Amino acid sequence: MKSNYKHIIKNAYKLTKSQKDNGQLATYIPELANVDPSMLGVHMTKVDGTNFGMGNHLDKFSIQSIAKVLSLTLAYKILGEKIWKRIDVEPSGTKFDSLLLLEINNGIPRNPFVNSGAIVICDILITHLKNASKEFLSFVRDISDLPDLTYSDKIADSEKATGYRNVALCNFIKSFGNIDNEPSEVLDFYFDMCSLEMNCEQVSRTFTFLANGGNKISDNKKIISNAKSKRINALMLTCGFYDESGEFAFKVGLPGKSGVGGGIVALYPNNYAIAVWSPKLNPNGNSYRGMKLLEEVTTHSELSIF
Ligand SMILES: NC(=O)CC[C@H](N)C(=O)O
Repeated sequence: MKSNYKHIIKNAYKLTKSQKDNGQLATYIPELANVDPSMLGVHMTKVDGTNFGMGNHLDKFSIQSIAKVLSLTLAYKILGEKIWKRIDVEPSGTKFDSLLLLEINNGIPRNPFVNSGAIVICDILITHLKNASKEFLSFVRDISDLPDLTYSDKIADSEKATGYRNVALCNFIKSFGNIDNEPSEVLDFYFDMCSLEMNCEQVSRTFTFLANGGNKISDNKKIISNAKSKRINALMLTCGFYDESGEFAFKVGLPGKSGVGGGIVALYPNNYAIAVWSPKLNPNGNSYRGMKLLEEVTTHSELSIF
């Protein structure tokens, strides 16, 4: 790294904090509208375990779609390459909850990170596990070294009460035969998955396995093969930010994933994972200040995958 990473994070945080936040809170999930919009946190964890954070990096937030990377990891581990018969690996160029391309593509979602793709992943997990909700939670508890992690009923119930688009997506995909289980069961699990809460320190540590060839850094346990880890990284780079994936690659230059809770995780293979949180979103549903902060970090560290 060009200069000390703590110094780079400190400067990126200070600069971002001093600038105007032009984002908007996600209000379509009522519970997310209750979050303090001034929050800003960042935490980097390197694969050697050293780490550093600033601001509200120890305050928990709803990780939302960031969890889609973890559900994909579990489903990919179970099903292997057969998984790509049910979900494509192409950027969508549309919003995260769009129904548009499903009609043209006969119910095959463009990628596992748009809502439609993540809903199909939930269906796959329900089919292959005895209790998908419980087993996914233990999987995440293991990767994150957070044995007490639980779903947030408050957030899951709030999203369930207003999740009309996701209900539409699941039913629409089922009409093409690409959902095997009952839509209500699939959606319950999907809303649970999106309701996980972590802070920036925990998110950055959790995602180091993808910067470490699929191995957990605390005990070197293999979570997923190196080849699969590489492909998940490729999907994060090309599809992790919906209609703004190109922009994120252009400005930040790292694989990453955002969530409507205002969190973003990004990683630099063989080096570090970094998580940022700032709740107000840009029109593409990605954290306004989170994107800016990460751009600062990669610009000043002069490290990106390109
Ligand atoms: N981009 C997101 O974080 C979207 C996740 C949210 N739970 C939804 O389904 O709408």
